[in-house]
Amino acid sequence: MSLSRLNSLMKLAPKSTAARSLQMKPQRNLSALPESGPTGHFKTLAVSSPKPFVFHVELHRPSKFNAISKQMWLEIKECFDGLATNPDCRAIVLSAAGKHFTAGIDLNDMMNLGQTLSETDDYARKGVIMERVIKVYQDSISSLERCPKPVITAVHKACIGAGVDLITAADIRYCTEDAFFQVKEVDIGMAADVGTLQRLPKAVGSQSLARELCYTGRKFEAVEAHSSGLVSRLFPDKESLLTGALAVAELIASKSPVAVKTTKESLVYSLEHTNQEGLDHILLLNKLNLLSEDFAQAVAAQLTKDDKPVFAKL
Ligand SMILES: CC/C=C\C=C\CC(=O)SCCNC(=O)CCNC(=O)[C@H](O)C(C)(C)COP(=O)(O)OP(=O)(O)OC[C@H]1O[C@@H](n2cnc3c(N)ncnc32)[C@H](O)[C@@H]1OP(=O)(O)O
Repeated sequence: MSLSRLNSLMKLAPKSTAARSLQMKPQRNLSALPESGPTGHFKTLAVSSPKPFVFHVELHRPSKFNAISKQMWLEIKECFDGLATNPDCRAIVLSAAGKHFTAGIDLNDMMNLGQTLSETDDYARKGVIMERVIKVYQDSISSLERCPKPVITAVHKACIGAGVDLITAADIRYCTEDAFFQVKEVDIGMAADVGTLQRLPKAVGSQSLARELCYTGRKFEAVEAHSSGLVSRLFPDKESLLTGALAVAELIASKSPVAVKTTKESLVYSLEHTNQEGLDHILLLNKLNLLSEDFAQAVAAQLTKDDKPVFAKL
C-alpha cells in the first residue's frame, strides 16, 4: 500500500470512544464571565470572583472527595485556559470543597478505561488510546503553569496522587495544619506521568526527599511539606487558609498586570533554562514591557508615595 493511501485511511479511521470523548470541546469563553458570583459553567468546578481581578476556582465534587474524573480533567484545562486571557483576572486561588482537597484520580474512571482498552486486542491501538488520555491529562495539569496569572493553591486535608501533580504546577502553595500529601502512584502500580516527577523535585529543592516520596508513596504531613518548601505557609484551618490565600491574590492583583505576567513567564522559563538563557529571555520581554504605561505609572506612584496606582486591563 502506498504511503498516501495509508495516510488517507488513517485520517478516515474512526477514533476509539475513549480517545474521542477525551478530545477537547470548543472552549467556553471565560472572558465573558461576570466580575463576581459563581459562573455555573462547570459541573466539577465552582468559579467565582470574590475580589476585583481575583478568581476563586474550587474543585467541586465534594461527595467524591474531589476525585479527578474525566470531566474534571477537561474542565480544569478549559477553566485555566479561559482565565489566561480574561482581562478581569489577575490572580487565581485554587481550593477544594468538602472533606479533602482531592483523593487523586477517580479510580472508577481508571476501571472504565481498562474496560475500554479491553475492547481492542491490538496493542498499538491500546497504546494510542493511552497516549491520548495521558496527553489530555498532562495538558490539564500544565494549564496552571501555562496560565500567565499566578495560581495560589490552598490545600486542606488529603492531597493525593494527581493532587500533587496539580499543586506542583501552581505558583504558590499554602495548606492547613491538618493537610497531608501522598505521591500515591506507585501504590496503584504506575509511575506518575502528569507532572509530579518533573515538578516536585524542583518544588522541594531536594532530589533525595522527592525521590523517597515518589518511590515509597508515603504520606507526608503539613509540617514536613512546610519545612521542605513544598508549601510556603501553614494555616490553622480552612477558613484562615482561604482568607490568607485570597489576601495574597488581592495584593498580586493590585500590581501592574504587565509586570506580574512577565514575572511569571520569566520564572517559568528560567526553571528549564540556564541563567544566561533566562536573562536573554527577560531582556526580550522587557525591551517591550518597559515601554508600557504601567511602568511609567508605577514609577510615578512610587515617587509620589501613591500606593494605589490603577492599571488598565490587560
Ligand atoms: C493517566 C493517569 C494520570 C494521573 C494519575 C494519577 C494517579 C493518582 O491519582 S494515584 C492516587 C489515586 N487515589 C487513591 O489511591 C485514593 C486513595 N484514597 C484514600 O487514600 C482515602 O480514601 C482518602 C482520600 C484519604 C479519604 O479517606 P477517608 O476520609 O478515610 O475515606 P475512605 O473511607 O477511605 O473513602 C470513602 C470512599 O471514597 C472512595 N474513594 C476514595 N478515593 C477515591 C478515588 N480516588 N477514586 C474513587 N473513589 C475513591 C473510597 O473507595 C470510599 O468508597 P466507599 O464506596 O465508601 O468504600
